[in-house]
Amino acid sequence: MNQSKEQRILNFVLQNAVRGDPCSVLETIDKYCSQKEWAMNVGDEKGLILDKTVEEVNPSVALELGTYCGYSAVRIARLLKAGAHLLTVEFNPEFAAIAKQMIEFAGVQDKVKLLEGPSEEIIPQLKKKYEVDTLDFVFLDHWKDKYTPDTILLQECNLLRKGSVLLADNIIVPGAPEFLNYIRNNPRFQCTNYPSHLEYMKVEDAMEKAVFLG
Ligand SMILES: COCc1ccccc1-c1cc(O)c2[nH]cnc(=O)c2c1
Ligand SMILES: [Mg+2]
Repeated sequence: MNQSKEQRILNFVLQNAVRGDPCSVLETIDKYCSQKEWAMNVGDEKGLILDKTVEEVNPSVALELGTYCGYSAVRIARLLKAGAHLLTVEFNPEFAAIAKQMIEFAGVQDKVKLLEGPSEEIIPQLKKKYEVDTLDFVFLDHWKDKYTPDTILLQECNLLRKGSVLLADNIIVPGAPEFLNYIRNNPRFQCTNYPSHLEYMKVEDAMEKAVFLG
């Protein structure tokens, strides 16, 4: 059975990156996906926006929706302080299996909990099953038409507190117009747009930051 692109990316990391070195894993994925096969990692340009936001928030508890191969989970986890952790949600079992190995190879597994399943099922379980009080940071990078319902669900489950920061990928490509309309017209969020480019391409994209005002 021939390999998936995601398996090829993982194999390239296992053979070329330095075990236990998150930066080496990120560089190696970016090298493969810019030179050999494009893949939907947040990438190194938008990754810098993600880094700056994570450093600014310095979250104790972070949530990622859309793990894929684990690139942004490694990117976020490498910046977390001692005792802080990232919960990352992936509904595709093949992607989750790749991400698990990627996260372990990078050596950040103690900071990351990978939850497999649909976000709409997992979000309501975060408080009781995963012992979350509130979320300091949320990275939205899954299906664009789930950004709005999941943001509403986070509020309904009382998972956001005054100052919680949401950061959404792919605001232009593939685009999340309905989410933009929702979040920018919602008085409970303060929004900031960060123009950038689609990972590994000269195509325009953007990220949107939304601070929950409580
Ligand atoms: C499967 O489409 C791949 C694709 C094709 C063309 C343009 C953009 C994208 C794209 C880029 C991303 O960063 C993404 N991030 C998260 N979930 C996505 O579905 C996603 C899609
Ligand atoms: Mg994305």
